Amino acid sequence: MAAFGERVDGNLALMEPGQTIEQLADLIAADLPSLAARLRPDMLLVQGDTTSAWAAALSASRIGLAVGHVEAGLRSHDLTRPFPEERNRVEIDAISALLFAPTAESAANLAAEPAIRGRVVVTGNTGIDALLTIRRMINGWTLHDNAVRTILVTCHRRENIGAGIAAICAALQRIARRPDVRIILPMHPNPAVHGAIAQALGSTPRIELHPPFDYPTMVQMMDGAHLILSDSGGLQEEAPALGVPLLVLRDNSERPEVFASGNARLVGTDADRIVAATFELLDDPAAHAAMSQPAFPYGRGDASERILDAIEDWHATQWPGSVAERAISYRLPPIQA
Ligand SMILES: CC(=O)N[C@H]1[C@@H](OP(=O)(O)OP(=O)(O)OC[C@H]2O[C@@H](n3ccc(=O)[nH]c3=O)[C@H](O)[C@@H]2O)O[C@H](CO)[C@@H](O)[C@@H]1O
Repeated sequence: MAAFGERVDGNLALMEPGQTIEQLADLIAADLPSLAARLRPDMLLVQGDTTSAWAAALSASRIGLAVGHVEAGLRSHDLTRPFPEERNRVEIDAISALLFAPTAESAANLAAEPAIRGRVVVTGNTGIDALLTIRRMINGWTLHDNAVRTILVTCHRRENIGAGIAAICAALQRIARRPDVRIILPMHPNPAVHGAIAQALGSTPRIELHPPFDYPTMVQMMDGAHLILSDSGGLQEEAPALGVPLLVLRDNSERPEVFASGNARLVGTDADRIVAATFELLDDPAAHAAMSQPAFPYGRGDASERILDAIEDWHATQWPGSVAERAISYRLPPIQA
């Protein structure tokens, strides 16, 4: 938020150490109706596939508040992977009045689901707006070095906790034996993730473990990397836009566009497969070049404008009147946390 010059009007401060997703969902369900009664918004906007987005959307729909979903229609078509994200996406979309699909493919997923009742608009994704904005701000900084190639790694999917993370760490240890690589790994705050990674890789030469990077630093790290290994959602959109090859440490993906554009390959969590794919991209310049053409399946940075236009259109159909009259409802008082 700080990088964009934004401030939070109110932080509900619902996250607690050791909390289960059910406990978080209960807290949101308890707080949202009174917040909505105080602010009287016309719509609740939720982004992505988190449990907080799901619980807030469900709670809003129970009290008759319209829901708009940014990043609608992403589907891995497997409710168990990623979990609980895929289930959250399906359920948020089913109760949304406005669905902002990043791509034509995500809109097609929604068209195939009988439960979808809202209006679907293809907008691109706001993550790319953020990425390109920050990259413009930080231009000039680079990690590129011909002798030592930087590999950026992120890894935190719930279904990879345990055997998956252990295999990924084993692969990273083998990759780090090469003197021509430097591995940078910002660790997710989930203790089950950073505990396992720190224990496996804590004192490995050429592997640098970090606390999470702030977003501008993360953009610099992605932009300067020779290669990215990741099981993340957002990085699957960001790496192609930056033209950095991505090996996806998962068995499936809700973002097929990045494989069609040739920017990413699905390698799963098998250590041999991860090492082989990484070595190929380190040793074969043609293979690396083939995955390095920037691609923009999630838009070129104007998703937020398209979303705003769609909300204005939707609002006009709900409450006909002049733009000035309608604008009044957008000027909400700050949240008293
Ligand atoms: C379960 C969950 O949370 N899912 C959301 C999460 O995906 P996911 O959990 O996969 O999160 P990512 O790993 O993609 O990270 C989210 C964002 O944080 C940035 N980053 C990551 C590591 C770091 O140290 N510093 C940093 O700034 C990434 O570049 C990205 O922009 O974010 C995606 C991008 O908004 C959303 O589509 C998903 O709804």
